Amino acid sequence: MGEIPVSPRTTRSVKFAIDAGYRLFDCAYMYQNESEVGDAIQEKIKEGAVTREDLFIISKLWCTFHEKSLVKEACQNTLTALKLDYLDLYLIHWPMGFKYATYLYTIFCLSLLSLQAMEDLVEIGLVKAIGIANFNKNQIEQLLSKPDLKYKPANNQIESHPYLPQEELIKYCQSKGISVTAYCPLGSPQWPKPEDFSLLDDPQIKEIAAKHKKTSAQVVIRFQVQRNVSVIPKSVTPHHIEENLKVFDFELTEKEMKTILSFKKRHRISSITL
Ligand SMILES: NC(=O)C1=CN([C@@H]2O[C@H](COP(=O)(O)OP(=O)(O)OC[C@H]3O[C@@H](n4cnc5c(N)ncnc54)[C@H](OP(=O)(O)O)[C@@H]3O)[C@@H](O)[C@H]2O)C=CC1
Ligand SMILES: O=C1CO[C@H](CO)[C@@H](O)[C@@H]1O
Repeated sequence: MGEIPVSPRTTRSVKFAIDAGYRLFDCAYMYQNESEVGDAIQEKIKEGAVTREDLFIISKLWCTFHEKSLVKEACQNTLTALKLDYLDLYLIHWPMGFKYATYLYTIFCLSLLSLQAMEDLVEIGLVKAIGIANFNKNQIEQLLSKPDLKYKPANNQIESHPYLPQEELIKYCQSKGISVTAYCPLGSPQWPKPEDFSLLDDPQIKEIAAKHKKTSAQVVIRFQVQRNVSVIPKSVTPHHIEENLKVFDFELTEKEMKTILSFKKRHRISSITL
């Protein structure tokens, strides 16, 4: 099977993924496709393939909506686009807020303005849990030490793959009871990178994959699963969607995990978490 055609591609990919067994979908206002994701979810619920409760839907508050007064409407707009009445997890997409509607006044400083308004979303039932994305240790510490904190973030979504293992930050989050999700887990092959940064072509990953009769993608996904990190590979290609879910029938050895954690290459694709 080739790539799904572009126009209704998001809807068709999500429908295909639900049929293949995926239950968690990572969305964001910033991705500008929540309406298409919502169409797919609605169709599958109507069809009886899944119930709302079977699904775990994540979305994210974009940086232009950090102001307390904007948070509820931003969440409601996302819910309308997704055609849902609640989110399972709503993340602050980045730690810094942008001043609305102008690049000139982008504010690059830690913004915790939205936190209380996010907590209110839990109280009124629009979201089941709140979390963060792209927060580093220092930023999390500031957040956790807020005297009026009502809900600890449930999850920190950060860039992580074998060229950016984030061991320290993951251990820190887990020690505070904050689960971690790895984004760009395949090294985001669609983005231009230096020549020797093709994670899926890494000879050591390929060697491990061959031993298990698996693909490089399956090895780097399994690597996260085995260290209790949830993982959100993106795909619109049916055979990739199926392949990426087949990671529960093999186990990487301790030595293989160590090898993957010992790569000297470092590459940050999206995040600026330090
Ligand atoms: N919180 C944040 O700030 C961020 C969150 N994210 C989230 O993380 C998700 C994943 O990150 P993303 O940047 O897309 O990077 P990924 O590492 O998931 O890579 C996606 C790319 O890998 C290809 N691919 C998928 N499966 C395979 C496979 N089995 N073999 C070979 N290639 C494959 C896809 O192509 P194809 O579609 O053709 O399969 C696509 O080009 C995003 O969709 C988003 O939800 C991402 C960036 C930042
Ligand atoms: O979620 C996201 C998707 O990708 C973008 C480009 O890398 C990121 O900036 C953003 O955080």
